[in-house]
Amino acid sequence: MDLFNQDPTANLLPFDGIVQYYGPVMKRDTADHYLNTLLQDIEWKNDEAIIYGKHIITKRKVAWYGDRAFSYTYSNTTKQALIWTKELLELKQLVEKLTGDTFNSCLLNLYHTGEEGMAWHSDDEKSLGLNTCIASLSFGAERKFSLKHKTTGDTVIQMLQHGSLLVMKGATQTNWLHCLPKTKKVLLPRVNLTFRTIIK
Ligand SMILES: O=C(O)CCC(=O)C(=O)O
Ligand SMILES: [Fe+2]
Repeated sequence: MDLFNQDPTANLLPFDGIVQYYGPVMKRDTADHYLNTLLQDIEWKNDEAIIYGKHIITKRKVAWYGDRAFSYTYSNTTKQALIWTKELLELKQLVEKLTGDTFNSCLLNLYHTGEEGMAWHSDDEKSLGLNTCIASLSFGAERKFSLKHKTTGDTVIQMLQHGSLLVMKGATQTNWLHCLPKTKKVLLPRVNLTFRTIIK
């Protein structure tokens, strides 16, 4: 496989933000190893949210890790971060080296099959600060990632490969929504890690 063949500086967005797709950033064997250890060692829990006043428990599983036990609020529920595992620290180091940014927390998502996805949203919570950089590592089943401009409706689509890195920064969260569409075609699990910086 030809690693690092993608131009990571190319911007996928036409305006109002920066999204960079690096493609796979590790060997396939290494990505397989991380997928397996993440599936086993992470404390996966069903996500809870309060949407339009209704208490929802998602099929998708989540976990949150960081430098310390940050509390973090989104979708009207508050979570507390666990302290980094060895593998998460290794992956944090890798994305910090590649992006030149630093991160103090990571939100993990486990999509068991294509029947699970994530609805349109922006990662614009107050605790993340304005126009913060988010680095997203993907493992397992290849899935489609979509971005949509909040006012023009422009759409950008990127397939996220096993062991790949995607970066969202600049004004992306202010101006664009993103989602992971559901699909009947994918029967295998995917794990996604979004490295973030919590301020406060
Ligand atoms: O699974 C993905 O690629 C997207 C995850 C995401 O948008 C998030 O955790 O905020
Ligand atoms: Fe997101």
